Amino acid sequence: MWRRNSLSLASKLARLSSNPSPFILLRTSHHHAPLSRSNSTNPGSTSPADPVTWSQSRPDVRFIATRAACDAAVDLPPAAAASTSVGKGKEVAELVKHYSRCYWELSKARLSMLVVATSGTGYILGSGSSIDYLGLCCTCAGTMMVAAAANSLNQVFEVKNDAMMNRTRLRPLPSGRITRPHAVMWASSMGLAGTALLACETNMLAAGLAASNLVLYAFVYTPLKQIHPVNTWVGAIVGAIPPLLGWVAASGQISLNSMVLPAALYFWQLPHFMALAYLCRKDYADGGFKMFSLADPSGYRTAWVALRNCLYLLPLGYLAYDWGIASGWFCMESTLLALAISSTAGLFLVNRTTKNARRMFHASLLYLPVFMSGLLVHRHYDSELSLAVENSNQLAESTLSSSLDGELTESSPPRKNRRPAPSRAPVAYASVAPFPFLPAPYVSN
Ligand SMILES: CC(C)=CCC/C(C)=C/CC/C(C)=C/COP(=O)(O)OP(=O)(O)O
Repeated sequence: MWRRNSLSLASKLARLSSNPSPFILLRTSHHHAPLSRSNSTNPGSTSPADPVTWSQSRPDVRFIATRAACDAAVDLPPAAAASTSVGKGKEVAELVKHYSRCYWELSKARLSMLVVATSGTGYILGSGSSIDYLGLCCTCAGTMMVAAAANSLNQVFEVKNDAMMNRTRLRPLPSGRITRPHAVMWASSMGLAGTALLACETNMLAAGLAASNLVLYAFVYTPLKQIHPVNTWVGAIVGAIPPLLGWVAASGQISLNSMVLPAALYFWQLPHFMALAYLCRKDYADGGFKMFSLADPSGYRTAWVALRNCLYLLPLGYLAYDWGIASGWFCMESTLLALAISSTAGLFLVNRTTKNARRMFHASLLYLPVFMSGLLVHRHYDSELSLAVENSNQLAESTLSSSLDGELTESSPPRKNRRPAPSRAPVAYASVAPFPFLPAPYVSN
């Protein structure tokens, strides 16, 4: 289908350049006869209503296609102009459709949207009592752009490998629908714009995390796929960073409780990718990738890695509860969820069939959205604690500004640095209380 579309598009483009219509042509000849309807009345010239013949009958004139120049250069009969502009409009629409589709696929848009969902969830969890919705939108948009850039670069580096795999051979680069320089331009502009958006609208730490993650994915993980099976563990770090990025964008800091969602993402990816690499063994071998499952013909070690990492998911619900992120309900739900995915991994370990690998893969697909929704629904916010933190922040700020000279008091800190601190375990507050230079639960005046 895409082949037919791209062929028809290619032939249209070829027609445009080899038989340029004078209605969109700019004259570049050294014979500077004015290009207007009066030319068509010259002997030997046909009417501009038959533009191709007309242009071919003028060997002294050379044209290049320039849409903007045509309207100024040629004064058309209204009917011909209308039908031509409809045709050109269709061509432009087709071009836009073609490249939008290429960008969508280069960006692995569905995967990028999942990445955005994890980053958005991280942002909400790191926001404390009040969510800054503009900040949330900027974080999601910035993450989407940087993830799109990372995914595009990944494809730029894997054109040959992707061409050899069934799953990926129809991607825009191996199928020739877009050129490598074009894809690099798309990736660079998305990467720069996304990082700049995060830097301007959230904070430098979040922007730095996004940029480093792009580098880790495109320049470390991607080549590693062809070198060593450890790539899956490096890829798991890449997947774990976006929720941390979201948390940092909201709170400006990395704390212990910011690690719960990234840890879930990290451990979750191992059963997910082990199942995928087991099910697509032949494809990965054809593509020249060194996946863990390829060096494990029995599948025993692959299944064991998957099970081990499912079991690591078990304590996360309790940690989320204990560290003040979510309620006891979430602790229970998360534990049940981890038990469910562990049971599919256990089944695969005992009986290593394609059916059981697929079951584990489907369970992994369910796990993440349910875990994240549970975290959001049972998000725990201790309002008394938050009030204490906000009050102490304000008091600390006013004490600081009254004791320092005008320079500090005049310049108010940027919006992004004034968000309330996220909920933290009470012990964290107790430990900072004796130090007057840190926000404390109480300040004596
Ligand atoms: C903010 C930011 C930069 C986020 C990036 C997040 C991101 C791209 C996560 C993907 C993680 C991952 C290991 C995907 C598999 O890639 P693969 O190369 O194995 O997939 P493929 O075989 O389909 O190409």
